Amino acid sequence: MEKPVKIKNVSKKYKLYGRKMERLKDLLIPGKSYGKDFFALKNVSFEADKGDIVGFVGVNGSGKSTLSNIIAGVIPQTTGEVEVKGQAALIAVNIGLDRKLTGRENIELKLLMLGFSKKEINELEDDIIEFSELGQFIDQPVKSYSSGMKSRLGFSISVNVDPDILIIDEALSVGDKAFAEKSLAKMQEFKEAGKTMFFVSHSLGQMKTFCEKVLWLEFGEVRMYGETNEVLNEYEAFLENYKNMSKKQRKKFMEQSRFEENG
Ligand SMILES: Nc1ncnc2c1ncn2[C@@H]1O[C@H](COP(=O)(O)OP(=O)(O)OP(=O)(O)O)[C@@H](O)[C@H]1O
Repeated sequence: MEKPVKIKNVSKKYKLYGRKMERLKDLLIPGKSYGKDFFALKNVSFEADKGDIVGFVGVNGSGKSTLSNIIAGVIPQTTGEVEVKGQAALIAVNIGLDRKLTGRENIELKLLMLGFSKKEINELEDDIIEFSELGQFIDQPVKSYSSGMKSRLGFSISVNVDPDILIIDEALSVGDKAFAEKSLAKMQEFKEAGKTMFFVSHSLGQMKTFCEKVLWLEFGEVRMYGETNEVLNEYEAFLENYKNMSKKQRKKFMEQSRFEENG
């Protein structure tokens, strides 16, 4: 069977400059490169089957959001191949919402961008608003929303457009318990419908109940990919060690093999 998501040797590099002059020199002096390359992701490869629910784990800064954004097509990879079959929707706090527009306007804008007709938008809008439970706040600008409310709006839009691939980046952790449960039920529905999902969360409990597979990222590289319990057992043992590291040791740990000098 065709795999809906194939990620092959994907790296994402960011240029980091120590001083202002370095950035300027890099811009102005041809043929020479200044600053350091930092690998947010390095040679990441994995595949997901139709109906897989894959959890992404890793300590802060290990590359989970970068990978989610690349799968969703929000940012491009620097090198490597990304194959995503079907429409992917990313749910992340603060992503894709225009703060100046109201909740309703955001819904309309997002649906227009996805190519829905005016008639389809009218039909979907009511379902989205009802699912979001935002009530009268739907006509207030998003900048007046709490992070939980923004997350509800983002989640409601994304699940109601019925995507083939759903990527949920920490979005459930800011909502309240009742909404999180409702969202998990919706995700269960998607799971039964055979959709592929990616789930970023620091809650290993949620991951255990929901994901069959887990991808563990460490300093931007794949440390382990496999069956949930197998990976989480190892990851939890690692976390015990990590917790006992000093700040300096953690920084050193996160930065190892991620920099490339230029110039
Ligand atoms: N635009 C950017 N410019 C420079 N570095 C970046 C940029 N975006 C991300 N990074 C770096 O890439 C690394 C991976 O970041 P990412 O947000 O993917 O990690 P994460 O695993 O999602 O972390 P968290 O658990 O804290 O959300 C981090 O070191 C981060 O500082």
